[in-house]
Amino acid sequence: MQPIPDVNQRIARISAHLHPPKYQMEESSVLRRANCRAKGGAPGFRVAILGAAGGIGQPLAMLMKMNPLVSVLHLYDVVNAPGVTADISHMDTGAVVRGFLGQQQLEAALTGMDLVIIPAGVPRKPGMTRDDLFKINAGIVKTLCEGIAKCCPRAIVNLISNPVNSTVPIAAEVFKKAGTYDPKRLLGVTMLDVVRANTFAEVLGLDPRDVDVPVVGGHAGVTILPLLSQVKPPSSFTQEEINYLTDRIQNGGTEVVEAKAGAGSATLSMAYAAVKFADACLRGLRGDAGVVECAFVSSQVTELPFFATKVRLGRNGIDEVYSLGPLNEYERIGLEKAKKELAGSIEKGVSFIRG
Ligand SMILES: NC(=O)C1=CN([C@@H]2O[C@H](COP(=O)(O)OP(=O)(O)OC[C@H]3O[C@@H](n4cnc5c(N)ncnc54)[C@H](O)[C@@H]3O)[C@@H](O)[C@H]2O)C=CC1
Ligand SMILES: O=C([O-])CC(=O)C(=O)O
Repeated sequence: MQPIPDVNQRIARISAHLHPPKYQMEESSVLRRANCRAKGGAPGFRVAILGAAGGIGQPLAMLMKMNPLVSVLHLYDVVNAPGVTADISHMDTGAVVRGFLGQQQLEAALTGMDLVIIPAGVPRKPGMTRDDLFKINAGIVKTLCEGIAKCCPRAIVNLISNPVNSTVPIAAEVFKKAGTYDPKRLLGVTMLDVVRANTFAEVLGLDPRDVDVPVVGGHAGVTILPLLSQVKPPSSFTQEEINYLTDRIQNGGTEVVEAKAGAGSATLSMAYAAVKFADACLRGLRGDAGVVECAFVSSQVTELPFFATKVRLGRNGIDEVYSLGPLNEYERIGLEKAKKELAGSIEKGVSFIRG
């Protein structure tokens, strides 16, 4: 026979389940249970997603909840974070999920994080360029990065919000202003360009799982520069194939924007790419050797202050930024075009903060 106090406690617990308190982001029974488990000190990394209720944010949150390297997952948005958090928290994987809604909860969302992934901001509609998003997204990225500088200045930042060619310089300037800038820890996510390049190579009879196309430069139009001469396994292409692949990789984003016809841009393939990239960052943090991916980072590879190339990821973020390697004539011409456009986009981001 159970002593009476235990019975009362069990009744109270069952009653709390049947009549849960009105959902509040930090007060619900769900979040309290999560807090208890997190205090157990489960090994793994603490990851925040800013913009977690969006088209990218939701599948990204789901996939990060499935990642065994993640012990705590913070989901922040200015809308709908409670619903997404409740939903994701029912997945029977290891990571503890907590939700945070609105600016007043940004600091709580960021405190103690090892990795912050940012897909917050508006997406394109048909007819727009990524640069058309600058007006709205620049301010969003600025605010979020000010929060990071204050609450988790040592976190690795994966910046997805467009235009990446400008938002990464914005983030760098915000961190410089706050005195927390570490170029090794700020990475613009260009992984989707690599994922697309590997996929589109299947038209040439290659299995995407076996292909590795380095994509360098930046993340918009001609700044997206696939280096097909360096594809692995080594393959030779006709000029017609090179033209087709380069054009399709550079315009992959627009292809999705037009197909979605006003309902946004790539979300599912982007979430896949973001998780592939975040997982690489976490494996680097764990100390795995030889983790190499392309990203838009602070760089001395060209005369520009930021450039996307392969980088080696380690315990402190970027351990090494790789050079471009040998380029053919077609790629050299592409590089000059890419640098010209990139210079303007980088400058636009820098002056947004410096004024
Ligand atoms: N780097 C890349 O390869 C790619 C980048 N993108 C970019 O990712 C961004 C997000 O795209 P989607 O998820 O499709 O857009 P979405 O509109 O579906 O979601 C964006 C989310 O950000 C949230 N948000 C807005 N302001 C915020 C703030 N101040 N703090 C926190 N959250 C905020 C919104 O509430 C929304 O839930 C866009 O800028 C898009 O261009 C999209 C695809 C690929
Ligand atoms: O095209 C867009 O606007 C979204 C994006 O960056 C991509 O899909 O590569």
